[in-house]
Amino acid sequence: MLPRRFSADLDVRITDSSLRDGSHAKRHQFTAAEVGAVVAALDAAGVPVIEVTHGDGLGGSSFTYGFSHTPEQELIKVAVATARASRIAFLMLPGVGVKDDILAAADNGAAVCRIATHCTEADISVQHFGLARERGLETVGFLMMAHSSPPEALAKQARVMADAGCQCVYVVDSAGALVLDEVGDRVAALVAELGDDAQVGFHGHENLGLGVANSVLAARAGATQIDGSTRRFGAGAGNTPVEAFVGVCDKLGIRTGVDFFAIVDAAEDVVRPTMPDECLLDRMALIMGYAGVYSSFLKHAYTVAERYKVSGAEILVRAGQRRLVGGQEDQLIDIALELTRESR
Ligand SMILES: C[C@H](O)CC(=O)C(=O)O
Ligand SMILES: [Mn+2]
Repeated sequence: MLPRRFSADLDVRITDSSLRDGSHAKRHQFTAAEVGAVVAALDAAGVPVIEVTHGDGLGGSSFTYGFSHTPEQELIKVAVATARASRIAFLMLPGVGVKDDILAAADNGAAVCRIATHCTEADISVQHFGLARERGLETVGFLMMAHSSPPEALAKQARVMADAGCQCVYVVDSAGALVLDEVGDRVAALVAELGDDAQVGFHGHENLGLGVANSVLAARAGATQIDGSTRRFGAGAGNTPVEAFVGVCDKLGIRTGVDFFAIVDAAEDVVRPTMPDECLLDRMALIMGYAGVYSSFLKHAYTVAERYKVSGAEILVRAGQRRLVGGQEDQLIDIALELTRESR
């Protein structure tokens, strides 16, 4: 079991996801040199955990999600070899990746295994948590699209993960759709359910501009692990910006252990040059937050809209109405065909 808090001088532990959620924004084209540079800068700034994987997790490199420039296990090796103090994490979605992918990541030196399921499907993660714990990995569970489940239902799913060996269950706001107390209520429900059995975490997106505020409310409700991405480098409008969150935490007296000035420099001088574009709070991203659409759909929606000459914004609105979940990227094509038929 992990302690409820990490140490006497840390209130929340930050995991930086720019080298995993940022992979969506970069269409999975990270090079080994970029990963080495970013890990070195984040490690030097005191970021305790750095996540490195294809955007859709181990095994994500495919026609469905987009092929990686460099195999993710190579990127994990580079990250492990570069980090002095940071622990290297990886993500896997059962069915996209398989158990052998977890073993390979462990052999390559990764320390934290994060298993993600849709927020009503925690039971498909049971064997993966078991394997990860047997292998001596720290475990984290992601309940994705958490806006679509009420707090009590989410807490029951968190219990399934914790009983399977998950040491920290995250409320994952994949769509950036949760607003303030909706985060606090969900985190509080998980804290009440899990007690000392597991920690609770929060993973935010910026689609309604609330990443930092939502993360502070999560911490106040008892979350002890918080995700972000330096320079917001992530899916949709990006993730909670680590550097802003660290600055706000400093002012609120929430201890993260990350050096504010060092992470600000890393954001500007090291992470920004690896980004194809800034992650923007533009029309498409705002609609994702408003309509409750999985942030990873953004680039797919652009591609489909361009190919079928239909409105990307309309695709996203309908994706929200259909309550699509991760893995249903191909339904964006179905929506585009529906829009084409309607316009005839
Ligand atoms: C596979 C997804 O990109 C996981 C994630 O970061 C989210 O749901 O948000
Ligand atoms: Mn995310």
